[in-house]
Amino acid sequence: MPKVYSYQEVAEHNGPENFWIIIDDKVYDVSQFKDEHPGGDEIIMDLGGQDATESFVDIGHSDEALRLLKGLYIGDVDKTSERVSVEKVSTSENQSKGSGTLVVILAILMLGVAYYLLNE
Ligand code: HEM
Repeated sequence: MPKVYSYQEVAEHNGPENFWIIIDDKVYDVSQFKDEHPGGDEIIMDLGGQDATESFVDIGHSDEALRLLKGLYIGDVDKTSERVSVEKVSTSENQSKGSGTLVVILAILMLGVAYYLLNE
């Protein structure tokens, strides 16, 4: 009997040490494999804890990829469990860093304009 995991359990395996992904309702542990993935580790890490079926199929992975996948299989997903969304911590951190820089640039520009106007 394969082990059955809820979407919640899979979502909890979203790094930094553990990465599981779902493809066709099957759960795969890609923690080690991500470093060897020919398409790069980031693409897999972004999908950590989530259903990656669409992305996996869209790329048109070869039979060799399907063979590799078999070795990473750890169980099935409980399709009756509630689907949960995975927080993308790294992405939101980057976004806030980006907007912080923007605020500083805008503040400097506004000071420049104010200085120019005062000296008119
Ligand atoms: C555990 C699951 C996965 C396995 C075993 C796997 C395996 C492979 C393998 C063997 C290749 C080389 C080309 C081929 O044989 O098809 C490849 C390429 C690639 N994979 Fe994956 N892959 C997995 C998941 C994913 C996911 C979720 C994505 C997300 C979009 C992805 C994106 C890519 C891309 C973009 C390439 C192309 C790299 C290139 O041609 O430069 N893969 N993958």
